[in-house]
Amino acid sequence: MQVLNTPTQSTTHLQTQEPFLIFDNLSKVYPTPTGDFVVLDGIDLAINEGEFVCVIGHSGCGKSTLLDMVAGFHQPTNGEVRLQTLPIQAPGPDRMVVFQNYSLLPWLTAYENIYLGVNSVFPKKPEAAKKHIVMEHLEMVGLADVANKKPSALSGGMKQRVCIARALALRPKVLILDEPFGALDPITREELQEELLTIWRDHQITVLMITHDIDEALFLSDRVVMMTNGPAAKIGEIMLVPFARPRDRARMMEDPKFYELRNEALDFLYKRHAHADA
Ligand SMILES: Nc1ncnc2c1ncn2[C@@H]1O[C@H](COP(=O)(O)OP(=O)(O)OP(=O)(O)O)[C@@H](O)[C@H]1O
Repeated sequence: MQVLNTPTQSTTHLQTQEPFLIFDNLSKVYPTPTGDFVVLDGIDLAINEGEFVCVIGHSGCGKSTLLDMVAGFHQPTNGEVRLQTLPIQAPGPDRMVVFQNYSLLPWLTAYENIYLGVNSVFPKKPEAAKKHIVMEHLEMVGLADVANKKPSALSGGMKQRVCIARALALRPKVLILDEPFGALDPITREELQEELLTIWRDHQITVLMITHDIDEALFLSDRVVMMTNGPAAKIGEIMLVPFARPRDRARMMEDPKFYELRNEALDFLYKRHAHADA
């Protein structure tokens, strides 16, 4: 395992060319009735364009807060997040988020849920072009045949596919996934992991994903960012995931390196940074 983000390394990055997405000395404090609550403290991280990064850490350490600042839902208390050198100050279609709980509008069909975003981001496109974008993305997730169904008629996996299609239809630079497969059964979850990797490869998109599943993080990502416990959580370590792509799950699980990395992550979470409740 390599520990990155030493002052020397981040200084070297900044002196050459600024990486795609930068967390620069980021802190987040929430005011509460009993005083300030420091969630994150001094986060430095540089992410390259096209990288797939997973974030793991115990519940409540601040993973969603961290990604919410990339989405622009919250502003840092100190420091900043920069995308292509520009500070992130608000939500925008260049950073799309997929949540665990599907977040589709229940009174609209799968098609209409995707169309809503496409129409609001590309209002001047001809109608035929907008329809083409929607159908292209429904086809990408294998759901063209249920375009006219409402979320209540779709399985959990199908709903999450629609959410991924909806996010990608806006051609974001960064796809933010907050435990996207957490509510799915293990087989559907593995299917969607495979589909996500194909989409990531085909779209060459930068992905930031929160997961509680170490195996999932190792299968999907280039690097796993491991957070310390809060309050005032930091990045504890960053694990480089060396498996060749395209990844074959069965072959990866036969590799002793997989178990070595898995044990290192478990050791980080359950020994060196054990949660009080764990
Ligand atoms: N608006 C807020 N005001 C005050 N405290 C907040 C607010 N939002 C989040 N918190 C607190 O910040 C901490 C981090 O929350 P966050 O949701 O980022 O953690 P997490 O690591 O994503 O948790 P989980 O894995 O359970 O989703 C928690 O203690 C939470 O209660």
